[in-house]
Order: sequence, then structure tokens, then C-alpha cells
Amino acid sequence: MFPDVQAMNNYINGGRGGVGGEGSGGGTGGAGGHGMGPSLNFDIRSGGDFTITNVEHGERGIDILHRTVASAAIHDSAESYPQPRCHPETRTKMLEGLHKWALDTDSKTAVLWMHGPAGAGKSAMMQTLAHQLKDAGILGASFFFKRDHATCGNAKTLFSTIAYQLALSVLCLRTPISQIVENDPSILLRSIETQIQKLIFEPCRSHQNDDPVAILIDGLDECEGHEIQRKILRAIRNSCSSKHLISLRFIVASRPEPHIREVFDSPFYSDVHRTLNVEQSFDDVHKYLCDEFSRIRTTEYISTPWPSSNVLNELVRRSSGYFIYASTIIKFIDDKNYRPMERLEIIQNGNKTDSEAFDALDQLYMTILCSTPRQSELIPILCAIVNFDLTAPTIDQLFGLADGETRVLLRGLQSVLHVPSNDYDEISSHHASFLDFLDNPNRSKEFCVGSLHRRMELARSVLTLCAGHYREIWALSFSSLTLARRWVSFIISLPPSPELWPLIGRMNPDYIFHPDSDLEGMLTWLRRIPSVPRGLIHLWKDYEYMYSFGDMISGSCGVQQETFFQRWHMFPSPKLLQVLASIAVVGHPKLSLTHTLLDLTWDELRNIICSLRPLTARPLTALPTLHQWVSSEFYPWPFRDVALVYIRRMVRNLATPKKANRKFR
Ligand SMILES: Nc1ncnc2c1ncn2[C@@H]1O[C@H](COP(=O)(O)OP(=O)(O)OP(=O)(O)O)[C@@H](O)[C@H]1O
Repeated sequence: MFPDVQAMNNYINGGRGGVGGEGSGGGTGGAGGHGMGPSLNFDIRSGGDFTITNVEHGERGIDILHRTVASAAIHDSAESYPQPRCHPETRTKMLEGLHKWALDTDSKTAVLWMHGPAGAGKSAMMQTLAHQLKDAGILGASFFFKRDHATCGNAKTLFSTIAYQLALSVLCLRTPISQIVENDPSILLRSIETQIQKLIFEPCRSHQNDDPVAILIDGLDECEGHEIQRKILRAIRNSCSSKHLISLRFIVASRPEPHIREVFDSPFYSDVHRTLNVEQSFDDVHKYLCDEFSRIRTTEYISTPWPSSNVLNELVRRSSGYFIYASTIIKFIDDKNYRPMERLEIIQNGNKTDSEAFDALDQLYMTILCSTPRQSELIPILCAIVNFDLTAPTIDQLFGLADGETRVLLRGLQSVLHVPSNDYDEISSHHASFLDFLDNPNRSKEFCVGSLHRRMELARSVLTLCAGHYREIWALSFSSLTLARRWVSFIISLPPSPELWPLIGRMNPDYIFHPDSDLEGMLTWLRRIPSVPRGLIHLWKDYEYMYSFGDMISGSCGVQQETFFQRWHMFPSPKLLQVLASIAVVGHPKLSLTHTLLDLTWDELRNIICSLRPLTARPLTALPTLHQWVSSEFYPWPFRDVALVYIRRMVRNLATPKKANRKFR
């Protein structure tokens, strides 16, 4: 299993019909008895993230597999639209070479590593290649990693997503892959080595397909964790040693990060892979710019020849042959809020002295930022965008701005930022290089958001927001949840500063208890400084205890509830039993739910849970397990009470119509 994965497998078995009635004499049989509804068995494993797999009895493996798929990672996913694609007649040679290699059944190599710097055009090539291979009928699967994305930013579903696509694209693999999952659905929660082995290599070893099958993995460096990235490469390599009836061709694209290069350069990979460096291409950029300017001329009814060939050549030179520069200036010039010719003039008037690849890009970003009004208000917003994934309304709230103000402030940055027109998608950068640029003081100078001063300013805004009321609708938006989850890691990345203590002490715990909150990290951070008030450490120790309480229960070897209380000569209060029942039912990271549903203040909840600390701190304390709390014969009523509170709440929610068009994730 992945480390830190919590999993719940629900096995849902179909209902049984009642026995038939008895016949009497020569008459007809009596009516059938009562049937039994479906039964639900669940098994819970502990860890960090939580995955629920409902396995319906008799369900096909392919359907079980489908539910784990990271659909946004697939090359033609609607969720990730628009994906970068190569402009027609660009990168043709490299694409042809890749195509040929993927088709070559005699090739000695089974893995190709495509590398190139940020913005070189790797993803655009991988997208284009995926479509070409699909048309040629040899695309087995694709997976496009996206940094920090919930499903595409890590490797948890990499091989199940690939296996699912293989089952659909290679006819002879459909039944074996489906059968493997059907026989053992827990395969989807195993280590990546086991998954690749069982879901991909074993079926390919025993089934025959004449054509090779290509598997494209883009942006390996965007997958969370260097060690996982290495593991993926090792797992792929291991497969090359065994004989398959189906020839698999892996194309892996990434930036040339040292830890990835090390794996490919090691003897382990020596004779099974090829490399392809995505190099600069001035001709391709020239072609792209010519075509794009011609398109803009037509759509904007510009009759004069524009731009002149000198200007065009200068732009090509400044791009250093990389598309990131070219595509950024086209987005800047093609902004429907402005006149294209004036926009091009702004670009031309930027400082022209540097020729290094990304100096030109930096100048471009500088020029774009300098052309925006209200820069001093813009910088804190950019700092928030660099550190968190946020929607425009969340940013309005974070900085106490009037509704819609963030959109107004970001209007001039459309060429570098994607600001969705709806209120529930997060603002993102068109290209990661813009965020890298903003973070680096040597590059972005006065616009830099990576300085300590800027980050402290953001920390104050975040903590002030988190000290306030937890608004339910606001809290349901994905971006505010991201903020609530990530604020701890952001704060503890700062050097400790006394000016933050009062704000940290005033935080509303609704923002604290989330599945990914690093409370231990926060406490370590606070303890590092001798001047931190003791009361603050005490408060956070309590929070940490409250948060870890559920873990203690689930990790315990288990004793009966009444044994537990008798052992410590304790007579549990009704409230304590209700709190335990609620934690057992909704889980400990969701303490906010227990606090709201049982109508307890945070101080009350803290006192109740922390009253158990002296008992659980004693060595060899065995706590009842979750199951024992829930099924207690000695104190059964708190569970009944809690169940009633929850049912009432659910009925009330069902009776309240939801706001139309609001997207909850
Ligand atoms: N051949 C091309 N034709 C048109 N646009 C391109 C081409 N190649 C890249 N681009 C554009 O250049 C920008 C950067 O390209 P891309 O995202 O593919 O780079 P990358 O090498 O994958 O970068 P990173 O390593 O940062 O992920 C994108 O906006 C993309 O649309």
C-alpha cells in the first residue's frame, strides 16, 4: 500500500429474496417470504489520505478500475482543456522520430526520456504525439502530471489510470485487466511496483498484440516526491527485463532534474533507454509567430502588413527558439481588451539588451507587469497566487477587497494568468515559469513575491482571515479548503516571528482540523523559539492531542469500553460518550463536524477530549477500537443520540434547496 493512505473498501452484496411460501393441498403456493436488502461490509485501514472503494457484488473489474482513474491526467481530458499542442508544421522532425521509434518493433530500447527546460515545449509535443499515436492506433495510454493537482499531482492513480486506458485501447488486454481487478480490488491500493506488475506487465506477458503499444507519461518532475519519481522509473525499468508478447514503449517527459537524470544515467538503465533533448528551434518559432500574427491581422481587420519582418525577426531572436516566449507574447497581444498594435509596441519597447533564453522571458514578464495599473495592490495578490491555489472571490475575502476587485486588478495579466470567469475554479498561471519568475528576487526585482517581507504580509492576512468566522458557503469552496489545509505548511516555512503569536493564538479551530493539517509541524516550529508564550504551546499541544486522538483509537489493540473506564476509575460523562461516538462515526480530522453537530464550543470540545489525556498518556494503555466504541453494549445510547442528531441534520439539508450552479468538490 502507499504510505499514508487510508482506505475503506465497502463490499456491497446484493439482497436475497425471501423463501417461497408453502403450497397447501392441490392449491397454489403461498406468497414468498420477505427478502433481505443489500448488506454492506466495510473494512477500514488507517493512514493519511482517505480512499473509499465501493465494490458492488458482481461488479466488473473495469468499472471498479474506472472509479480510480485520474481523468484530468489523460491527454484529451475535458477537465484540462485547453492542453498545449504544437502549432501545425512545428517540431515535425522530433515528432516524426518519436513516432518512428514508438512503431519500431525491433528497437532495443523500450523507454525514451524526453527532457528540456521549463517552457521548452515538452508537454505540447507529448500532447501532439498522443493524438498522432492515437490516430495510428498504437496509443495505449497517457498520463500528464500537473504540479500540486489533487489527482494528477501524485502517483497514487498513475498505473490504475494507465491500466484502465490499456484495457480500452488494446482489445486483448480488456478481459485480463478487468479480471485481475475483479478478483482482487485491493490491488488498486497496493504499491506502485505491485500495481505496474499486476495491472500492466502480467497481462502484457501472456497476451499477444501485433502492434507495439505506446505509454506516454508527461511532466514526471511535477509528480509529488523525488523518491516516488525515481520509484516510477525503476518500476518501468524492471519491466524491460522480462519478455512480453506485447511490446510496450514508454515515453517519459520531464525537466532535466538531477535526480531523474541520475536514474537514467545509472547502469540500471544503460542499454534500455534513449534520450531526446527538446532543443531550441528558431524556424519553428518563426513559423508560429508568422501564422499567429496573420490570424490576429485577419480577426482584428488590420490591413497594413504587420509586423514588419525586422520586428518579427527580433521577436524570434528574443524567444531564443523556445515557444514559451512566443506563446506568451501572442497571448499578450491577442488580449481582446486592447489594440494588438499597441500591445506589440509595449513588447518592443521593453529592454532589448539580453539574449540569454530566460532573460528575454523575464523582460517579457517585467514588461507585462509594468504595464498594469495599481501595482502595489497587485503584488500581495500575486504573492497569494504563488503560494496557494485560490479563486478570485477567496482572494477578495483574504485581503478584505470588495467583491470582484481581484478580477479588476488582474485584468492586465491575462497573458500570463488564467482568471476563470466563474467563481469556483482557481486562478492559475499559463506557464509555471511565470510563478518561478515571481518567486525569484533576482529576476522579478520589485515585483518579487518571494521576499520575507511579502511572505510575512501574506501570513498576517491568512491568519487574520483564519481568526474570523468560518462561513459555511465560503468554506465549501475548494480553494478556501486548500487555503485552510495549506496555511500551516506556509506559516512554518517562515522564520518564527513574535508578531505572529497573537494571530496564531486567535485562530478559529475550524480552520485547523483538516485531514492534511500538519499540526505536529506547527508545534515543532513553535517550540523552536524560546520566546513563544507557554499558553500558546499548551493550546497547540491540545490541538495536536485532539487531532491525533482518533489515530490512537484506530491504532489501539482494543479493550472493551467499560474495561477502559473501569481501569482508570472513571465514570464517563454523557457528553464525553457522545463526543467519542461522534469521532468514531465521522472521523477525527473532521472535528469541526463534531463541534457543530453536538453544539459544543471549541473550548468545551477541547476540555472533553483533553480530559482523556492523562489516561492515554500512561504506558501500555489499551484503548477500545473504533469498532468497540461503536458496538458497545455498556453505553449504547450515545451512539443512538449521535445517529439521531446526524439524521436530523441530513433531513434538514435535504429539505434546503441548494444554490443553483454552485459547484462543490
Ligand atoms: N510547437 C509549439 N507550437 C505552439 N505552441 C507551443 C509549442 N510548443 C510549446 N508551445 C507553447 O509554449 C508554452 C510552453 O510549452 P510547454 O508547456 O509544452 O513546455 P514544457 O517544456 O512542458 O514546460 P514545463 O517543463 O515547464 O512543463 C505553452 O504555452 C505551449 O502552448
